[in-house]
Amino acid sequence: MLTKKNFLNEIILISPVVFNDDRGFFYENYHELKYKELGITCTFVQDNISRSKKGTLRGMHYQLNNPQAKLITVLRGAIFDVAIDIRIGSPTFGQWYGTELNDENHNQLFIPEGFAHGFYVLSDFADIHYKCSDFYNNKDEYGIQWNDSKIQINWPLLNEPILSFKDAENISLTDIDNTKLPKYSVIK
Ligand SMILES: Cc1cn([C@H]2C[C@H](O)[C@@H](COP(=O)(O)OP(=O)(O)O[C@H]3O[C@@H](C)C(=O)[C@@H](O)[C@H]3O)O2)c(=O)[nH]c1=O
Repeated sequence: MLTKKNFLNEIILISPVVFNDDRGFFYENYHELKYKELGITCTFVQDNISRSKKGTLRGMHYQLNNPQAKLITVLRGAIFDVAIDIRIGSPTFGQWYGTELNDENHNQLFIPEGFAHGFYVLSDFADIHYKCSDFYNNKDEYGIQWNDSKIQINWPLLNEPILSFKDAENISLTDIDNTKLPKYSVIK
């Protein structure tokens, strides 16, 4: 059976039903009706795939005016996937949840709108697929420092992470202008 667990109330960890046989495996990584029953009611409009090498950290990203809920799946490899609640006024503001997603447990993470998202690559390479509930808009993207000292994400680091130039410039949640953060009352 398709199973789920909730974290910070709205983050959903999904364990799909995996059919293994002599050829390999099969699973449904999204099914509108079944995922609606799990509480994933948004409409996905964009799918993305990225490949990253070991020790890469991408994050912590969000869009403000075009917020994206995301459904994360690891096609190949292993990552530590993290979401932070950055909705001003939320009872869990500033709290994070992280878990390992890999190509053996096939777990998926659903991250609602209003959360910042990022991941760290544990395997030699990791191929990630994620569905998004709104389109990418490069004028609306923001980032929070991966190692924000107030948030204290417990990354299972193997090295000093490999970051994009953009992510190396991200600032802490405390230093971000409040007008650049989503509001719990609007998202809810
Ligand atoms: C995210 C994205 C990027 N791009 C382009 C912009 C840029 O030239 C190139 C690489 O972009 P980035 O460096 O922003 O890619 P990346 O650091 O992988 O960004 C992603 O990180 C993870 C953690 C998320 O949660 C995603 O929503 C997204 O923000 O791809 C698109 O064309 N469409 C997209 O949807």
